[in-house]
Amino acid sequence: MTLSLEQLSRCTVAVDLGASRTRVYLKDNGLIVDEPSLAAVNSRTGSLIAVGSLAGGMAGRTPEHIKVVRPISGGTVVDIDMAQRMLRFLVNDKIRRAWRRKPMLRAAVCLPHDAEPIAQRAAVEVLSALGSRRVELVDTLIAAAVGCGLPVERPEATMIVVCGAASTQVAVLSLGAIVAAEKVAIGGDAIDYAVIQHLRSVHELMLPSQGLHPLHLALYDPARMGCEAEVRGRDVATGLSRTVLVNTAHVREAIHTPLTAVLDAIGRVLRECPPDLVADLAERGIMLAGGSARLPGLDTMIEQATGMMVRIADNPDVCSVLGLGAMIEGKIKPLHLDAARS
Ligand SMILES: Nc1ncnc2c1ncn2[C@@H]1O[C@H](COP(=O)(O)OP(=O)(O)OP(=O)(O)O)[C@@H](O)[C@H]1O
Repeated sequence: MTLSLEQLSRCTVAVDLGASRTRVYLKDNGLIVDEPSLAAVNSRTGSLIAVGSLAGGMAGRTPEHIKVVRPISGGTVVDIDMAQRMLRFLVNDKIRRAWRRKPMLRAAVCLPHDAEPIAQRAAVEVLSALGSRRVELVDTLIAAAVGCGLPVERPEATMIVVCGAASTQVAVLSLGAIVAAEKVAIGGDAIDYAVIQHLRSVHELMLPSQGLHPLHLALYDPARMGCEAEVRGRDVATGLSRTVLVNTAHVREAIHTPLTAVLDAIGRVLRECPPDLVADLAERGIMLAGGSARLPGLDTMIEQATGMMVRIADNPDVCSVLGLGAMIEGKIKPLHLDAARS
């Protein structure tokens, strides 16, 4: 992966191909796409019917021959052809116009920390479909840290935790580079899965595919801590619609196991870090980014486990693409270190 600010400033477009959402930043225009990474396809003809939120609205409601698919899984493109078609559909003429003005379009894409070469190649191929002749790959952790406004280029330690849908990535950065990092395959999806399993085993209730969002709001609303939330779903045995009262404290217990894996990853990164940097971190605290950073109580849980101050970024879900955007706009200046004189 590259982190040449000069090369990045020549890019026209910055892309974050997330497991849950696809985001595109166009130079001089800002964020032009922020849509679910979903495509609805007619399996008889192979034609694309809808992408993004339109496809999301169809999930669980389609006839047999229409499938809603996720071309990106775990932060990696798993279906290159479908991801290319989805991205082309999402950006449509907004980028094509820019490309006509600047045919040697360069793109920057952020990839999960330690992405395999095959995942890097897949991302490059997807971006090539937009007409990019050259693709710069940037570690999500660095892009997110820049997007949160952390002073990554300074010789001071900063710690970022990016809680996405498929994974959580943790890093300590200093002088524009990663000093120690960890990635665990636990994110918002695993937390949702724990909630679904809890409802299924304790209440014998199956949730509709789009039933989790209102459930998030009801269950994690701090004003309703320790209360009961009404949840409607389908009875596992009879198949009939049923409403149950769910104790929010029990649901919080159910999501404790996936969250423990996140706390362990933070602990491992801190242990790997040189003591001087840990002292910096004790002063500066931990920055939380990614959509799952919005999970109420996650910041307090990390604070209690580490004894360090935890802050949630202003727009946690779009930090990575906005950080990449700031880099292609040339807003991040490299630190010039004077050569030591003998
Ligand atoms: N208010 C909220 N409360 C709880 N979880 C939330 C909230 N808003 C978003 N999420 C979760 O955030 C996740 C999406 O985060 P994000 O947009 O960072 O994912 P992504 O970048 O597509 O994923 P990844 O980084 O794993 O590729 C989803 O799992 C979603 O359920």
